[in-house]
Amino acid sequence: MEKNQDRIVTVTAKKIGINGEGIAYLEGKPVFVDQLLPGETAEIVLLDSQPRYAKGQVVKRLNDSPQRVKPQCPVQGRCSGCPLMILKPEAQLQVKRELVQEALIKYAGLPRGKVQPVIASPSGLGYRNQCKLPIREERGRLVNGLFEEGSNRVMPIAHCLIHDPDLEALRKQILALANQFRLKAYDPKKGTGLRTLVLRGFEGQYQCVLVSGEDPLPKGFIEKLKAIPGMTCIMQNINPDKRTRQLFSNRWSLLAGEDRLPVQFGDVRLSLSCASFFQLNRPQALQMMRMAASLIEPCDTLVEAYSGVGGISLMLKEKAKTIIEIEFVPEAVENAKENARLNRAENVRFVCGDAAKEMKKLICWTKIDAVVVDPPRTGLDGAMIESLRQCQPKQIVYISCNPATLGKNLKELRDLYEVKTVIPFDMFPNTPHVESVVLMSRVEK
Ligand SMILES: C[S@@+](CC[C@H](N)C(=O)[O-])C[C@H]1O[C@@H](n2cnc3c(N)ncnc32)[C@H](O)[C@@H]1O
Repeated sequence: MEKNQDRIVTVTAKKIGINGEGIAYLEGKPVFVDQLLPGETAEIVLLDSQPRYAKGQVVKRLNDSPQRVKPQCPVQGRCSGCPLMILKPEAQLQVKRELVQEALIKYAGLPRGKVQPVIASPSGLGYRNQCKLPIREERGRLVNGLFEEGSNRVMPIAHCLIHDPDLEALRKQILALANQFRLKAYDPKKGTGLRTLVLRGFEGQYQCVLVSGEDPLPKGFIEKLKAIPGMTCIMQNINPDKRTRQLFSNRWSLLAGEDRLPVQFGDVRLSLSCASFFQLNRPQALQMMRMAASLIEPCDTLVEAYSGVGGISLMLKEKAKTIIEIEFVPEAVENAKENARLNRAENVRFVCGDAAKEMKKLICWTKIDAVVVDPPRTGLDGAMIESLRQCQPKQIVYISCNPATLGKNLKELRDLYEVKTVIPFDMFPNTPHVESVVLMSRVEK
């Protein structure tokens, strides 16, 4: 512990960091302060002082940024969900552009001007089509909510403004039923009880996954859930392992309905299983996918890696003679096959497996002209970069949800690819998250 621990100091935030916190400097060392905006000065208490950074908490804010607004949510600041809700929407877009610019300068040496202004989300609230909230017991009743800032305590959420309002109403209804049936919250020692409630819905049709321990769920409770209008599927995912950080285990049990949720995605019809990924902000994802598809030039063979249920491929099915999708969740691959049938895409092929391993095999037998990648936050691994370096498609469109891993990957491909443009999308208003679509063209030597 450093001697200035517990000391009150006065600092001014200079910018916003990747977790939405204000960053001030104290004798050259960055100090991360939640709820402090650039230009705001505050007396803070130093909570944690490490050799390379410190964390502080506002004791008294001495001025307000002109960009500050009153948050619409009463628990903003205590719940970890929406740290940017105290910023005007236009200022949020500016912050996100800077976060992308800074990461790409830092990791890839990319000029600031390559990053376009952030494309705003059609809606700032009520955009989330999925709720995924841990369940806890509080004074004998089940509650669900988000983790408190910097801890694994759950902050119960009475009403979340980010969820689609119908989904939010359903969440409360299911929680009330669970309490009526006196269900118990997950007990890590026994490996029993309800762990997480996962709901997803579009146009009045819903999928419900009850992530739980080993114990069966009462029949009466399931009957009540079945009676909720629009409930297409009730699934139990048995995930008793206290050490796991995975939301779902591979133990699924269909309790009612069918594991298929229909979704209209622009002109594309999709079907989703509970285990399949789908974008959380559908209207904004549609803008983003359309942009990604528009950047691809007509070609013979295109690979979409990390393809989920295949939405992007279906949008660009006219652009390539053959499209090969690679995805490692088997349910998502089954959905992708069905989705290709639903949308009469006869030129799409499917590979179920790790994207890097399957790409390595593909490049041995086919010439690939264009690749679309949409990896998880960890970005592309070394093996995937190696395959891209070997096959050298003319175009790569990289959809990224993490500017830091994007920057690192761009650096690894820098000698072979020129970054033509970076277009950020605000997929999650009020949070610090930002997605980017990057067009890369092979450098012709
Ligand atoms: C960010 S999502 C994108 C999905 C799809 N492009 C979409 O927009 O719906 C990433 C997808 O990659 C899949 N995935 C993650 N790691 C993978 C890997 N190593 N190999 C293949 N697929 C992977 C996930 O299951 C998920 O469907």
